[in-house]
Amino acid sequence: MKENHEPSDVEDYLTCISESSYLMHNFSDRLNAAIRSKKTPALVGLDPRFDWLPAEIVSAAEAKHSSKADIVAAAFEEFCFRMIDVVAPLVPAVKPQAAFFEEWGPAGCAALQRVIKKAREAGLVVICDAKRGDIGSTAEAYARGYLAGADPESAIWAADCLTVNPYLGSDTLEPFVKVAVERGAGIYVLVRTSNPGAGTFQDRQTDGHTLYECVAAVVNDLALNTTGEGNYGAIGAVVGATYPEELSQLRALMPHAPLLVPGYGSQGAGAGDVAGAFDTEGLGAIINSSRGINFAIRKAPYSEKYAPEEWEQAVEAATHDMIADLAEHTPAGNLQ
Ligand SMILES: O=c1ccn([C@@H]2O[C@H](COP(=O)(O)O)[C@@H](O)[C@H]2O)c(=O)[nH]1
Repeated sequence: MKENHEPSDVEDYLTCISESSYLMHNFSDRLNAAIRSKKTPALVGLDPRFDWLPAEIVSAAEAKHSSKADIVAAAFEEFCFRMIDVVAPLVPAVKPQAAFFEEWGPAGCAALQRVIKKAREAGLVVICDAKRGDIGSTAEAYARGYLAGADPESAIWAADCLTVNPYLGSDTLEPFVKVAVERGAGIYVLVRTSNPGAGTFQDRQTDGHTLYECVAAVVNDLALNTTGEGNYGAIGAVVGATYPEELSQLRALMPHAPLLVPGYGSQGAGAGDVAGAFDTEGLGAIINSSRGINFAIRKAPYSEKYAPEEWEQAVEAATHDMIADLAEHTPAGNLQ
C-alpha cells in the first residue's frame, strides 16, 4: 500500500517535526507505560445511559436539580466518577463517549469536562470519543480544544487523545497531528469501524485497494513519523473487533499505529477476535468495552450474583473478567 500513497504536505510537515523535542512526550510511549503498569490493554468506555443508571444516583440528582438536563448531567457525572473510582486501579485508560454528554447541552458538556478531569487525576489515560473532523482551519480548533496530552492545562477538554474522522481527506488530519505532537497527545483515526454497515463506504475499491486500506496507509505514515522511544506513533487507528480478519490485516498494514478496538462484549466480539490486534509483546492495541462494564449489573452472570445496589461490585467483577479473558486468549497475556 505504501508505495501507492502520494507524498503530501503532511509528510513534508512531519519531516520537520520528527526532530522536535516534544516527541519525548509521545502519546504511545505514555499509553504503553500505562498498559505495562496495569498489565492489561483493557479500555473501559464511559457511556452513561440515563434509563440504565442506578436508582440511587438518579434520585440523588432529582433531589438537587429541577430541569431534566441538569438532572441527567448530574447523574452522569456521579455515575462516571464512581466508575472511575472502581476501574482506575485496574485498567490503563478510559474512553468517555462525548455523544451521551453532548445530548444534554451545556450541562452535559460541563459534566464531560469534569469526568475527563477526574479520570486524568486518577492517573488514567483519557481518550475522548468525539469523532471530530473538518477542513484544516476548523480541524485545528477541534485539536486545540480537545488535545491536552502531557499537560492537562493546555486544552479546555484536556483529553490525552481524540477519535478523528478522516473522510474530508488527509490534509484535514494535519492540524490534529501538529497539535497532538506539540502537546504529547494522540489521535485515533477511523479506519475500519465496528458497525454492521462499516463496509458500505470503507470496502469500496479504487485501484485494487479498499478505502479503509487507503486510510490505513496514510495513518501508518503519520504513525511512523511520530514515534517516540518505542515502535508506535502518536497517530493510531480505530479498527472494529467485529471484523477479526480485517483487524489482523490492518495490524500488519500499520505496524506503527496503535489500535483502538471497539466491539468487544456487547457488539458480539470476543477475546479470540481481537488476538490479531497485538504485537508479540501484547502491545499495539487497546480493547474497549463500554456497556458490558458500565451496565454489567443488568446481565448474567453479574445480575445473578449482585443486588442492583451492588452495581459497582458488578463493574469491578466484569473488568476483572475482561482482563482475564484478554490475558488468556491474546498476546496481552505476555504483559502479566
Ligand atoms: O467503530 C467504532 C467506533 C467507536 N465505537 C464506540 O465504542 C463504544 C462501544 O460501546 P459498547 O457498549 O462496548 O458496544 C461506543 O461508545 C461507540 O460509539 C464503536 O462501537 N465502534
